[in-house]
Amino acid sequence: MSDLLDGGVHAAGGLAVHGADSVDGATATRDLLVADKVPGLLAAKDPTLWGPDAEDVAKTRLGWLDTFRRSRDLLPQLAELCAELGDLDNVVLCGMGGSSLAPEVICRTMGVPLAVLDTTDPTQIRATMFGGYEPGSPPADDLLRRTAVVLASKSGSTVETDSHRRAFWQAFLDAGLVESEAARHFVVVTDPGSPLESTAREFGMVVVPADPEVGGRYSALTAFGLVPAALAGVDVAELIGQAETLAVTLGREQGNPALALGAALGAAAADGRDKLALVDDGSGIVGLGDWAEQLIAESTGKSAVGILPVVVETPDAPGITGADVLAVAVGGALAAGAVPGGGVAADLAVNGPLGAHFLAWEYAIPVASRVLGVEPFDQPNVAESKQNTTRILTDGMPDEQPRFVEGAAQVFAPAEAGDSLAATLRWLTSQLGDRGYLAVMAYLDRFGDADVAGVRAALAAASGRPVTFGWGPRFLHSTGQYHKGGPPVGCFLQITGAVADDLAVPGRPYTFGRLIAAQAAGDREALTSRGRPLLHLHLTDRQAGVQALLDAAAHLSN
Ligand SMILES: O=P(O)(O)OC[C@H]1O[C@](O)(CO)[C@@H](O)[C@@H]1O
Repeated sequence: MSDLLDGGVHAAGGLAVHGADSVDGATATRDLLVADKVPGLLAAKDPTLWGPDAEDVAKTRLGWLDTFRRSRDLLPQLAELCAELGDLDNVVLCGMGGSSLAPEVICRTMGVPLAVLDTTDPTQIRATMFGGYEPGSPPADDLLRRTAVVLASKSGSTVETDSHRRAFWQAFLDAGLVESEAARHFVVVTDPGSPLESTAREFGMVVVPADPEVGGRYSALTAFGLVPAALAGVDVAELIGQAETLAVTLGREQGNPALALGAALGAAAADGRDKLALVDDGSGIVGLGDWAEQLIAESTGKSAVGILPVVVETPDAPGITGADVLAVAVGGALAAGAVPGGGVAADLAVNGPLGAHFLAWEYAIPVASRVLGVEPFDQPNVAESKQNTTRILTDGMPDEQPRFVEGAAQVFAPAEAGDSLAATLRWLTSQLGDRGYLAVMAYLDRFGDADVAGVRAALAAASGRPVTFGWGPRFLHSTGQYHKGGPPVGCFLQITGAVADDLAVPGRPYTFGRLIAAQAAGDREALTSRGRPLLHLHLTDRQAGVQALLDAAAHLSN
């Protein structure tokens, strides 16, 4: 790792990027970008920057450069909406990937409660709809009567969000609300003309139109980020102002920190440091890595190249170092005289208010994509797992038998993987090689089964390689693109769990339990068809299975 304080600081518009000049090749890359006039062209929304094949998509995907200005027009409508729905103090956001990750960071950072539903796990859905995480939580009907549901989907056709709409609608009716009363509990954010827009209008729900010129993962400062955050109680005008302050720097050749960030990320990845460890530095922004992860993975992970985002828990967590890893600390409020990165020996540190961070990363990633020669605005490999899921829901689950059962874990693995849980984990990590990564994909309840996330650090410590952790199906809309489209060096640990109390998807011939199982099976198929090593654990008792997995992973290093 380099010394951040020696690596120069690029600061302007409220944002500071430390360490960029110490990254090999970063300065030369920036000079080249400037020689090609990229900052000015990008600020002017030139769609030719990523080559002729990308031009058509880019033409309709550069609105994020100034969408926050148009977002100001939303503020009066948001104020009205907040007043009208003032009695609904439990805000639930249903949306996947770019339709929910930004508002989650905003609300976590501001310390404002927002329940995010981006899963098909029946246990988690029940708990979000009817309460149940907090001991002594109010009875279901009472909670529902205080609930505002934001349905957010750009395409308006995402199966998870459509299923949430169906389940909530039914729950409101079951709680005794008539249809017009139930409709009042929904606010829909979607592109004009989407199928969700027509359904919402038919049901009498409020619709806030999204900006059609902004893709999901670039939509933090559009209605997708702002509507749920405002309803939850955040002063969103402040975020817009922070982006606006940075925006004046984006066309500049000098004094442009977002350009320095993009050039450093692109140069590092082109030079083989293509795993990007992201860590909160503890200075005020909470969970930015979870949002940036989707932006980075879906934008760059295709055509067998890309940058793998590795979100790590703490600055000293395992997996933040390595010859192919670039570590970036992100924070919000660097005090005068404080060490950038919060005292972490990161390679880069990015510091500034949240609105500036959103815009800076949205700018830096297309810049890095140009350096890597990839198109930043599509996600060509996401559809494959979705198609597999649809087929499995119609044709039935694949016939797979566990190789063996150990306690609460059914183990599905190739014969050479061994015959104990510990042996199969050892086999999986032995497949990694010196450029590989391990992706843990847990199709479980991210609150109820939260402990399982601890396996990331344990496996990173044991393998000495980058290990990512994603909740299924949420990650399918994020790192899932990179897994299938990025460099084919991933090894995969898929974890599924028994469903104790399934939940119907109203109007569909399947339950949430079947849907999540089909999503996991569909992605398994997509990964194994590429010949990548995959270990599947099905936990017949979630708590016992998670504990056994954590124990086995912890002992791997011994
Ligand atoms: O907003 P939508 O259309 O529901 O899509 C949700 C997410 O799914 C993806 O389209 C693909 O997985 C993401 O890019 C997007 O953010």
